[in-house]
Amino acid sequence: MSDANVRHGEAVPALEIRQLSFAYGDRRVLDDVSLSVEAGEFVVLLGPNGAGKTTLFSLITRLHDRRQGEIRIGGYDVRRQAVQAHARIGVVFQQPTLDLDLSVAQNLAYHGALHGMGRREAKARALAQLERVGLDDQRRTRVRRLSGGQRRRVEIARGLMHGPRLLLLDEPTVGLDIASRRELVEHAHRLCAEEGVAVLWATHLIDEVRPGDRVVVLHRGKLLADERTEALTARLGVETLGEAFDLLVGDEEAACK
Ligand SMILES: Nc1ncnc2c1ncn2[C@@H]1O[C@H](COP(=O)(O)OP(=O)(O)OP(=O)(O)O)[C@@H](O)[C@H]1O
Repeated sequence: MSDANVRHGEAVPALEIRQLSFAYGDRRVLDDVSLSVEAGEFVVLLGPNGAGKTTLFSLITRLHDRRQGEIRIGGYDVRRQAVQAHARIGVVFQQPTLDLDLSVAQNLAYHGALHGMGRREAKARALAQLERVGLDDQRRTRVRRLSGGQRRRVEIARGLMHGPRLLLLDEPTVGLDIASRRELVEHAHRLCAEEGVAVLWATHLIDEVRPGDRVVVLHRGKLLADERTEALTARLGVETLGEAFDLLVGDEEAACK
């Protein structure tokens, strides 16, 4: 299969967004957003509620269209080369999307079928991914019987079954306890380091950002920062990421005082 991962001898970013703007009706919610995620890179998309994170993901996955700008996945344009682009994306949505009454294996088999895999191939790929998240012994368990953290891990396994190079996670830790949240963050970092999967992790929770992470701050549809945590705090002259975040997104509130 020809692949766009290498372009003119150079590695192509897993995700490239250029000058993306979008409005619901006349309400603009993304304003000239440009962002690139390299292969195997972990990037936190940090923004308060309503910043535009879910909308950005909806445009990458083409749940929404009608926008200005360009989006490429592994070099493929999501509009003009939609099939190639979408074969390279895995998504874990904010709202869980597993069928609770089916077993783990059945949920994954369904995903395999949607991606055109034969039963045997789907089974092998599902098993490999379930082993990766430590849930291969639960494959016959009904999803309803799993904990919230286990369900999220099943969704990650499902999202990776078709071998995407970019995994989008939209506030994946909602409703999880602290230990499960930490475990999920660790798991996502391992995916990048060990499998070369690029991860874009959307959250409004500062404690999900680890030292050294690249943080992209989105607020009211605009990118306000895109740098490593240490560079961001140094640039703003503050000690912690929390203070940096308050400075960046709390400006209107501060101005109101
Ligand atoms: N279908 C829609 N129609 C109109 N406005 C919408 C629609 N979906 C979202 N919005 C608005 O667009 C803005 C961005 O919402 P979005 O859900 O993308 O933000 P978010 O950063 O994902 O927030 P959250 O963390 O709460 O999920 C918000 O002001 C929201 O009210």
